[in-house]
Amino acid sequence: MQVPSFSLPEIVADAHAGRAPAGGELDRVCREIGAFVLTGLPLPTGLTNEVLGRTRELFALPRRAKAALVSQDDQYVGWRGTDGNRNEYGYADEKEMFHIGPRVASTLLGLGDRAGSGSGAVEPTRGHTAGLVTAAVADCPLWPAELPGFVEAWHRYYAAMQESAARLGTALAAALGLEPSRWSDMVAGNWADLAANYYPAPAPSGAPGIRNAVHSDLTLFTVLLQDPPGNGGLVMRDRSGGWHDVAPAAGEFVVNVGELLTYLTRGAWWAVPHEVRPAGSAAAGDRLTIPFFYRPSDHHELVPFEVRGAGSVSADAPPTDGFLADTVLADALRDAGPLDVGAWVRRRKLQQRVTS
Ligand SMILES: O=C(O)CCC(=O)C(=O)O
Ligand SMILES: [Fe+2]
Repeated sequence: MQVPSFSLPEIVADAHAGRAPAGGELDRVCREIGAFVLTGLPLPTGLTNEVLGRTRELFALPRRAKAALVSQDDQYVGWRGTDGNRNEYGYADEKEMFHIGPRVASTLLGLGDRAGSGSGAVEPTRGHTAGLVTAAVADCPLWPAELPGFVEAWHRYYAAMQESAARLGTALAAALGLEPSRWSDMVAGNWADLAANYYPAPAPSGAPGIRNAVHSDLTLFTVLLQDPPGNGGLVMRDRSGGWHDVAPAAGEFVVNVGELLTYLTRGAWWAVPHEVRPAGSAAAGDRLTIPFFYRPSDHHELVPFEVRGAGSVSADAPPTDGFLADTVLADALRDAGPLDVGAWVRRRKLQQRVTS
Protein backbone atom coordinates (compact mmCIF):
# COMPACT_ATOMS: atom_id res chain seq x y z
CA MET A 1 0.00 0.00 0.00
CA GLN A 2 1.21 3.50 -0.80
CA VAL A 3 0.39 6.57 1.27
CA PRO A 4 -1.57 9.42 -0.40
CA SER A 5 0.26 12.37 -1.94
CA PHE A 6 -0.53 16.10 -1.60
CA SER A 7 0.80 19.14 -3.40
CA LEU A 8 1.86 21.79 -0.88
CA PRO A 9 0.85 24.77 -3.08
CA GLU A 10 -2.62 23.23 -3.62
CA ILE A 11 -3.41 22.52 0.03
CA VAL A 12 -2.12 25.96 1.05
CA ALA A 13 -4.31 27.59 -1.64
CA ASP A 14 -7.30 25.67 -0.26
CA ALA A 15 -6.52 26.95 3.23
CA HIS A 16 -6.21 30.55 2.04
CA ALA A 17 -9.51 30.28 0.17
CA GLY A 18 -11.27 28.94 3.26
CA ARG A 19 -11.78 25.45 1.74
CA ALA A 20 -11.03 22.16 3.50
CA PRO A 21 -7.58 21.21 2.15
CA ALA A 22 -7.83 18.65 -0.66
CA GLY A 23 -11.58 18.40 -0.18
CA GLY A 24 -11.17 17.03 3.37
CA GLU A 25 -8.63 14.38 2.36
CA LEU A 26 -5.76 15.96 4.32
CA ASP A 27 -7.74 15.72 7.56
CA ARG A 28 -8.88 12.15 6.83
CA VAL A 29 -5.34 10.99 6.07
CA CYS A 30 -3.98 12.57 9.27
CA ARG A 31 -6.67 10.77 11.26
CA GLU A 32 -6.41 7.36 9.64
CA ILE A 33 -2.85 6.98 8.32
CA GLY A 34 -0.78 9.76 9.89
CA ALA A 35 1.59 9.97 6.92
CA PHE A 36 1.57 11.33 3.39
CA VAL A 37 3.87 12.21 0.55
CA LEU A 38 4.32 15.95 -0.01
CA THR A 39 5.44 17.61 -3.25
CA GLY A 40 5.96 21.21 -4.36
CA LEU A 41 8.12 22.36 -1.44
CA PRO A 42 9.77 25.79 -1.86
CA LEU A 43 13.32 24.49 -2.36
CA PRO A 44 15.92 26.16 -4.56
CA THR A 45 16.99 24.02 -7.52
CA GLY A 46 19.66 21.51 -6.59
CA LEU A 47 19.45 22.03 -2.82
CA THR A 48 18.24 18.50 -1.96
CA ASN A 49 21.09 16.91 -3.92
CA GLU A 50 23.53 19.38 -2.39
CA VAL A 51 22.44 18.63 1.18
CA LEU A 52 22.47 14.86 0.58
CA GLY A 53 25.94 14.97 -0.98
CA ARG A 54 27.36 17.20 1.78
CA THR A 55 25.85 14.95 4.44
CA ARG A 56 27.54 11.91 2.89
CA GLU A 57 30.82 13.82 3.32
CA LEU A 58 30.10 14.17 7.03
CA PHE A 59 29.50 10.45 7.56
CA ALA A 60 32.59 9.65 5.45
CA LEU A 61 34.85 11.60 7.86
CA PRO A 62 37.31 9.53 9.89
CA ARG A 63 35.77 8.22 13.08
CA ARG A 64 38.03 10.45 15.19
CA ALA A 65 36.68 13.57 13.46
CA LYS A 66 33.10 12.46 14.04
CA ALA A 67 33.81 11.60 17.68
CA ALA A 68 34.80 15.27 18.15
CA LEU A 69 31.17 16.15 17.32
CA VAL A 70 29.70 14.20 20.22
CA SER A 71 27.88 16.56 22.57
CA GLN A 72 28.98 16.42 26.20
CA ASP A 73 25.83 18.13 27.52
CA ASP A 74 22.91 16.98 25.42
CA GLN A 75 22.80 13.46 24.03
CA TYR A 76 20.15 14.41 21.47
CA VAL A 77 22.39 16.70 19.42
CA GLY A 78 25.71 16.20 17.64
CA TRP A 79 27.02 12.96 16.14
CA ARG A 80 26.27 9.50 17.43
CA GLY A 81 27.76 6.24 16.17
CA THR A 82 26.56 2.72 15.73
CA ASP A 83 28.65 0.53 17.96
CA GLY A 84 26.07 -0.80 20.31
CA ASN A 85 24.85 2.73 21.10
CA ARG A 86 21.23 2.88 21.95
CA ASN A 87 19.01 5.44 20.33
CA GLU A 88 16.95 7.93 22.33
CA TYR A 89 14.26 5.30 22.84
CA GLY A 90 16.76 2.77 24.17
CA TYR A 91 16.93 0.58 21.06
CA ALA A 92 20.19 -0.42 19.39
CA ASP A 93 19.79 0.54 15.73
CA GLU A 94 22.23 0.04 12.91
CA LYS A 95 22.73 3.71 12.14
CA GLU A 96 24.86 6.80 12.69
CA MET A 97 23.18 10.12 13.37
CA PHE A 98 23.85 13.83 13.31
CA HIS A 99 21.33 16.15 14.93
CA ILE A 100 21.27 19.93 15.43
CA GLY A 101 18.83 22.78 16.07
CA PRO A 102 18.66 26.44 17.05
CA ARG A 103 18.65 25.67 20.77
CA VAL A 104 22.36 24.83 20.38
CA ALA A 105 23.17 26.50 17.02
CA SER A 106 21.58 29.95 16.86
CA THR A 107 22.97 30.77 13.40
CA LEU A 108 20.43 28.33 11.92
CA LEU A 109 17.85 31.07 12.35
CA GLY A 110 19.98 33.63 10.52
CA LEU A 111 18.80 32.62 7.07
CA GLY A 112 15.20 32.28 8.09
CA ASP A 113 14.20 35.92 7.93
CA ARG A 114 12.19 35.35 4.77
CA ALA A 115 10.05 32.67 6.41
CA GLY A 116 6.39 33.12 5.63
CA SER A 117 7.05 36.02 3.30
CA GLY A 118 5.96 34.71 -0.05
CA SER A 119 5.44 31.86 -2.45
CA GLY A 120 8.90 31.53 -4.00
CA ALA A 121 11.79 29.29 -3.02
CA VAL A 122 13.85 30.26 -0.02
CA GLU A 123 17.24 31.34 -1.30
CA PRO A 124 19.54 33.58 0.69
CA THR A 125 21.60 36.11 -1.18
CA ARG A 126 25.37 35.84 -1.37
CA GLY A 127 25.67 38.58 1.22
CA HIS A 128 23.71 36.41 3.65
CA THR A 129 26.03 33.44 3.39
CA ALA A 130 29.34 35.33 3.47
CA GLY A 131 30.84 34.78 6.89
CA LEU A 132 28.11 32.33 7.81
CA VAL A 133 30.37 29.32 8.24
CA THR A 134 32.81 31.25 10.42
CA ALA A 135 29.98 32.55 12.58
CA ALA A 136 28.33 29.12 12.82
CA VAL A 137 31.49 27.30 13.87
CA ALA A 138 32.32 30.00 16.44
CA ASP A 139 28.77 29.76 17.83
CA CYS A 140 28.47 25.96 18.13
CA PRO A 141 31.28 23.37 18.42
CA LEU A 142 29.06 20.61 17.00
CA TRP A 143 29.46 21.87 13.41
CA PRO A 144 32.23 20.06 11.47
CA ALA A 145 34.60 23.00 10.85
CA GLU A 146 36.51 20.96 8.27
CA LEU A 147 33.39 20.79 6.05
CA PRO A 148 32.30 24.39 5.28
CA GLY A 149 30.14 23.15 2.39
CA PHE A 150 28.19 20.98 4.83
CA VAL A 151 27.66 23.85 7.27
CA GLU A 152 26.42 26.14 4.52
CA ALA A 153 24.14 23.52 2.90
CA TRP A 154 22.58 22.66 6.25
CA HIS A 155 21.81 26.32 6.97
CA ARG A 156 20.21 26.77 3.56
CA TYR A 157 18.23 23.54 3.82
CA TYR A 158 17.12 24.44 7.36
CA ALA A 159 15.73 27.77 6.13
CA ALA A 160 13.89 26.04 3.28
CA MET A 161 12.42 23.48 5.69
CA GLN A 162 11.25 26.20 8.09
CA GLU A 163 9.46 27.90 5.21
CA SER A 164 7.97 24.58 4.02
CA ALA A 165 6.81 23.73 7.54
CA ALA A 166 5.25 27.18 7.99
CA ARG A 167 3.23 26.70 4.80
CA LEU A 168 2.26 23.14 5.67
CA GLY A 169 1.17 24.38 9.11
CA THR A 170 -1.28 26.75 7.41
CA ALA A 171 -2.88 23.80 5.63
CA LEU A 172 -2.89 21.55 8.71
CA ALA A 173 -4.49 24.31 10.82
CA ALA A 174 -7.19 24.67 8.16
CA ALA A 175 -7.69 20.89 8.09
CA LEU A 176 -8.22 21.00 11.86
CA GLY A 177 -10.52 24.02 11.61
CA LEU A 178 -8.23 26.14 13.80
CA GLU A 179 -7.84 29.90 13.73
CA PRO A 180 -4.60 30.51 11.77
CA SER A 181 -3.14 32.47 14.72
CA ARG A 182 -3.68 29.50 17.05
CA TRP A 183 -1.16 27.56 14.95
CA SER A 184 1.22 30.41 14.12
CA ASP A 185 1.51 31.45 17.79
CA MET A 186 2.37 27.85 18.66
CA VAL A 187 5.25 27.60 16.17
CA ALA A 188 6.65 31.15 16.55
CA GLY A 189 10.25 30.76 17.76
CA ASN A 190 10.03 26.99 17.32
CA TRP A 191 12.89 24.63 18.10
CA ALA A 192 12.77 22.46 14.99
CA ASP A 193 15.78 20.17 14.66
CA LEU A 194 17.44 18.99 11.48
CA ALA A 195 19.01 15.54 11.56
CA ALA A 196 20.54 12.90 9.35
CA ASN A 197 20.42 9.12 9.67
CA TYR A 198 23.12 7.11 7.97
CA TYR A 199 22.56 3.36 7.76
CA PRO A 200 25.72 1.62 6.54
CA ALA A 201 25.49 -1.27 4.11
CA PRO A 202 25.14 -4.45 6.16
CA ALA A 203 28.22 -6.62 6.70
CA PRO A 204 28.54 -9.28 3.97
CA SER A 205 28.22 -12.05 6.55
CA GLY A 206 25.48 -12.35 9.14
CA ALA A 207 21.84 -11.37 9.07
CA PRO A 208 21.18 -7.64 8.48
CA GLY A 209 19.68 -6.00 11.58
CA ILE A 210 16.74 -3.63 11.90
CA ARG A 211 17.85 -0.19 10.71
CA ASN A 212 15.53 1.97 12.82
CA ALA A 213 13.28 0.27 15.35
CA VAL A 214 9.58 1.07 15.48
CA HIS A 215 8.75 4.42 17.07
CA SER A 216 6.62 7.49 16.55
CA ASP A 217 8.21 10.95 16.52
CA LEU A 218 8.05 13.47 19.38
CA THR A 219 7.14 16.27 16.97
CA LEU A 220 4.12 18.10 15.60
CA PHE A 221 5.17 16.55 12.31
CA THR A 222 8.36 15.42 10.62
CA VAL A 223 9.35 16.17 7.01
CA LEU A 224 11.67 13.44 5.75
CA LEU A 225 14.00 13.51 2.77
CA GLN A 226 15.14 10.06 1.61
CA ASP A 227 18.18 9.70 -0.59
CA PRO A 228 16.97 8.34 -3.91
CA PRO A 229 17.46 5.47 -4.62
CA GLY A 230 18.34 5.02 -0.91
CA ASN A 231 17.19 1.41 -0.90
CA GLY A 232 13.92 2.01 0.91
CA GLY A 233 12.86 -0.02 3.88
CA LEU A 234 10.75 2.67 5.59
CA VAL A 235 7.25 1.51 6.52
CA MET A 236 4.40 3.29 8.33
CA ARG A 237 1.60 1.68 10.35
CA ASP A 238 -1.84 3.22 10.03
CA ARG A 239 -4.44 3.39 12.79
CA SER A 240 -6.08 0.14 11.78
CA GLY A 241 -2.80 -1.77 11.68
CA GLY A 242 -2.00 -1.75 7.95
CA TRP A 243 1.62 -1.19 6.95
CA HIS A 244 2.44 1.24 4.13
CA ASP A 245 5.64 1.45 2.11
CA VAL A 246 7.04 4.91 1.54
CA ALA A 247 9.62 4.39 -1.16
CA PRO A 248 12.12 7.18 -1.90
CA ALA A 249 11.44 9.23 -5.04
CA ALA A 250 13.07 12.39 -6.36
CA GLY A 251 11.11 15.54 -5.47
CA GLU A 252 9.02 13.73 -2.85
CA PHE A 253 9.09 14.19 0.91
CA VAL A 254 7.38 12.06 3.53
CA VAL A 255 5.42 13.87 6.23
CA ASN A 256 4.48 11.92 9.34
CA VAL A 257 2.21 13.15 12.11
CA GLY A 258 4.07 13.25 15.43
CA GLU A 259 2.91 12.59 18.97
CA LEU A 260 2.46 16.28 19.83
CA LEU A 261 -0.38 16.47 17.32
CA THR A 262 -1.95 13.32 18.74
CA TYR A 263 -1.75 14.93 22.17
CA LEU A 264 -3.10 18.30 20.98
CA THR A 265 -5.98 16.67 19.11
CA ARG A 266 -6.62 14.27 22.00
CA GLY A 267 -6.27 11.27 19.80
CA ALA A 268 -8.02 12.52 16.66
CA TRP A 269 -4.81 12.60 14.56
CA TRP A 270 -2.59 9.54 14.43
CA ALA A 271 1.11 9.70 15.38
CA VAL A 272 2.12 7.01 12.97
CA PRO A 273 4.52 4.31 14.23
CA HIS A 274 7.21 3.64 11.67
CA GLU A 275 10.40 1.66 11.26
CA VAL A 276 13.18 1.07 8.77
CA ARG A 277 13.39 -2.64 8.00
CA PRO A 278 16.68 -4.46 7.46
CA ALA A 279 18.34 -4.16 4.08
CA GLY A 280 17.99 -7.48 2.29
CA SER A 281 21.73 -7.97 1.93
CA ALA A 282 25.02 -6.10 1.75
CA ALA A 283 24.37 -5.63 -1.97
CA ALA A 284 21.42 -3.37 -1.06
CA GLY A 285 23.97 -0.75 -0.02
CA ASP A 286 23.63 2.10 2.46
CA ARG A 287 20.77 4.49 3.18
CA LEU A 288 20.75 8.19 4.05
CA THR A 289 17.77 10.19 5.27
CA ILE A 290 17.35 13.77 6.49
CA PRO A 291 14.42 14.38 8.84
CA PHE A 292 13.26 17.86 9.86
CA PHE A 293 11.67 17.46 13.29
CA TYR A 294 9.16 20.26 13.76
CA ARG A 295 8.17 21.16 17.28
CA PRO A 296 7.56 24.28 19.36
CA SER A 297 10.20 25.48 21.81
CA ASP A 298 10.42 23.70 25.16
CA HIS A 299 8.78 26.73 26.79
CA HIS A 300 5.55 26.50 24.81
CA GLU A 301 2.59 25.39 26.92
CA LEU A 302 0.49 22.63 25.37
CA VAL A 303 -3.23 23.35 25.39
CA PRO A 304 -5.25 20.78 23.41
CA PHE A 305 -7.37 22.01 20.49
CA GLU A 306 -11.12 21.63 20.24
CA VAL A 307 -11.40 19.52 17.11
CA ARG A 308 -13.92 17.06 15.75
CA GLY A 309 -13.41 13.63 17.26
CA ALA A 310 -11.08 14.81 20.04
CA GLY A 311 -11.30 12.40 22.94
CA SER A 312 -13.79 10.16 21.15
CA VAL A 313 -11.50 7.17 21.68
CA SER A 314 -12.01 5.84 25.18
CA ALA A 315 -9.06 6.16 27.58
CA ASP A 316 -10.11 2.80 29.00
CA ALA A 317 -9.81 1.03 25.68
CA PRO A 318 -6.84 -1.32 25.93
CA PRO A 319 -3.90 -0.46 23.67
CA THR A 320 -4.37 -2.41 20.46
CA ASP A 321 -0.93 -3.92 20.34
CA GLY A 322 1.46 -2.07 22.58
CA PHE A 323 2.76 0.34 19.95
CA LEU A 324 4.06 3.61 21.34
CA ALA A 325 1.29 5.68 19.80
CA ASP A 326 -1.21 3.85 21.98
CA THR A 327 0.56 5.13 25.09
CA VAL A 328 0.46 8.75 24.05
CA LEU A 329 -3.15 8.35 23.07
CA ALA A 330 -4.03 7.20 26.57
CA ASP A 331 -2.00 10.09 28.04
CA ALA A 332 -3.71 12.64 25.87
CA LEU A 333 -7.12 11.37 26.90
CA ARG A 334 -6.27 11.46 30.57
CA ASP A 335 -6.02 15.29 30.42
CA ALA A 336 -2.61 15.75 31.98
CA GLY A 337 -3.26 19.45 32.67
CA PRO A 338 -0.94 22.30 31.67
CA LEU A 339 2.34 20.94 30.41
CA ASP A 340 5.12 22.65 28.55
CA VAL A 341 6.76 20.98 25.57
CA GLY A 342 10.05 20.37 27.40
CA ALA A 343 8.33 18.54 30.25
CA TRP A 344 6.15 16.61 27.82
CA VAL A 345 9.16 15.45 25.76
CA ARG A 346 11.10 14.39 28.87
CA ARG A 347 8.14 12.40 30.09
CA ARG A 348 7.64 10.71 26.73
CA LYS A 349 11.29 9.75 26.48
CA LEU A 350 11.17 8.10 29.89
CA GLN A 351 8.06 6.16 28.93
CA GLN A 352 9.57 4.98 25.70
CA ARG A 353 12.91 3.79 27.00
CA VAL A 354 13.16 0.02 26.76
CA THR A 355 15.19 -1.72 29.40
CA SER A 356 16.12 -4.99 27.75
O1 LIG B 1 15.47 6.96 8.14
C1 LIG B 1 14.25 6.82 7.99
O2 LIG B 1 13.73 6.47 6.95
C2 LIG B 1 13.35 7.10 9.15
C3 LIG B 1 13.96 8.02 10.14
C4 LIG B 1 13.12 8.25 11.33
O3 LIG B 1 12.08 7.68 11.50
C5 LIG B 1 13.57 9.23 12.32
O4 LIG B 1 14.69 9.73 12.23
O5 LIG B 1 12.77 9.54 13.23
FE1 LIG C 1 10.91 8.69 13.01
